[in-house]
Parts: sequence; structure tokens; C-alpha cells
Amino acid sequence: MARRFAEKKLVIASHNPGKVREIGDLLRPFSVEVVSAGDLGISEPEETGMTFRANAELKARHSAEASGLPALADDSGLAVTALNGDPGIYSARWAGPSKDFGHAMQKVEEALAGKTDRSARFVCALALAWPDGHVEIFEGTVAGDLVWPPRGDKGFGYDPMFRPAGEALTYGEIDPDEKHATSHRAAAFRQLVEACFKD
Ligand SMILES: O=P(O)(O)OP(=O)(O)OP(=O)(O)OC[C@H]1O[C@@H](n2cnc3c(O)ncnc32)[C@H](O)[C@@H]1O
Ligand SMILES: [Mg+2]
Repeated sequence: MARRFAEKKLVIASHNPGKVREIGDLLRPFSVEVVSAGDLGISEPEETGMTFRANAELKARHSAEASGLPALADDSGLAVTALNGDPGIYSARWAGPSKDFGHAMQKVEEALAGKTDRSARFVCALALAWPDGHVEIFEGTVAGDLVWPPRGDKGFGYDPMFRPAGEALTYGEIDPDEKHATSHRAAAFRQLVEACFKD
């Protein structure tokens, strides 16, 4: 049995404003006060894990220990089939220190040169850690393919080149509400809610 979340306040253990916004949107139906790790001046831990789950866990633990509050972390990325799952857990790092996702998307497109398989998945691991060391982890994915050139400015990161399966529009073009209904983050979040937030 997963541990139920019974506290009033939760730290969103991310320094990515796009993620903090999406997780805040997803948490809105629940009566929990949210504050981000950045707002609390909590540092970004080094992401030394070799899996999305391991990195989500270490980020959640880091913020829970630093704040004394439960903390929810997200480790996510784009896994491209023809690139053996790259950039994967290195998705943020492909954008370099200036977090230039135009550049990161260009790198993906260059790596795909000459390949016909343009399928990809977004993966999201969510880890909820309590200050006593207990952790719950959930993972979600969404399948799609990659378009070029990138389209739309509604999302963040790799959204402008990712088109979920069965959609004409990219995650850069669709309404955030629609992304929240179908995304990897939403899929992981549904499991988190089922396990930890439902009565
Ligand atoms: O670690 P935190 O502080 O949460 O922020 P981050 O941006 O470094 O996040 P990650 O380490 O999980 O790296 C994942 C990268 O994958 C990309 N990514 C994840 N989810 C995405 C989404 O829904 N849409 C577009 N890109 C996404 C995004 O660019 C992230 O920077
Ligand atoms: Mg990161």
C-alpha cells in the first residue's frame, strides 16, 4: 500500500518553470498549498542516477530533507527510438548550460539524419518523498513522433517537435489543458493521485 499524502503543504522539487507550472496545474484540484524548490532557495542536486526513477527520487529526497516538507520531483525526457532512447535522462543536458532547447532540438534532428523511424516517447517519473525518508515513485509515458521544423510556443523544452500519436498538432501548439489530459506527466500523475491522494 502506498502512503497517503495527508499534509497541507508540498514542495515542487523542480527548477524548471515549465514543469512547476504544469505540476501546479495538475495539483490544483487538490487542497494542497504548493511552493517550488526555487522559491525556498533550495539548490539543484546533481542528477547522478542512471534512470528517470533514480533521478526523480534523489531530487525529491533532496528537497524533502532541505525543507522538512514532503516534496514532489519530476525527472523526465524525450526518448527517441532510432537514437536508442537518447537524449533520455540527458534531455536537459543536451540543451547545455544556457538551456537552449532550440539547440537541443537541432541536435536531435541532426542525429536523425538519414533515419526513417521518427517515433519517440516522452517519459516522466514522479517521486514523492517525505522528510522521514519514505518515497513513492510513479512513471508515465506518451508515444508520438518528431516533426521538423519545430512548431508552436505553448509548451517548453522539446514540445515544439513532439506530436503525440493520433494528433495533428505538436505539444507546442495544443492547449495546455489538452497536454495535461494526455501527457507522460499526466499519466504518472494519475497513478500518484490514485495511490496517494484519493480517499
Ligand atoms: O530537474 P528539474 O529541476 O526538475 O528541471 P530539468 O529541466 O533539469 O528537468 P530534467 O532534469 O527532468 O530534464 C528533463 C528535460 O526534458 C525535457 N522535458 C521533460 N518533460 C517535457 C515536456 O513535457 N515537454 C517538453 N520537454 C520536456 C525538458 O526540456 C527538461 O529540461
Ligand atoms: Mg534536471
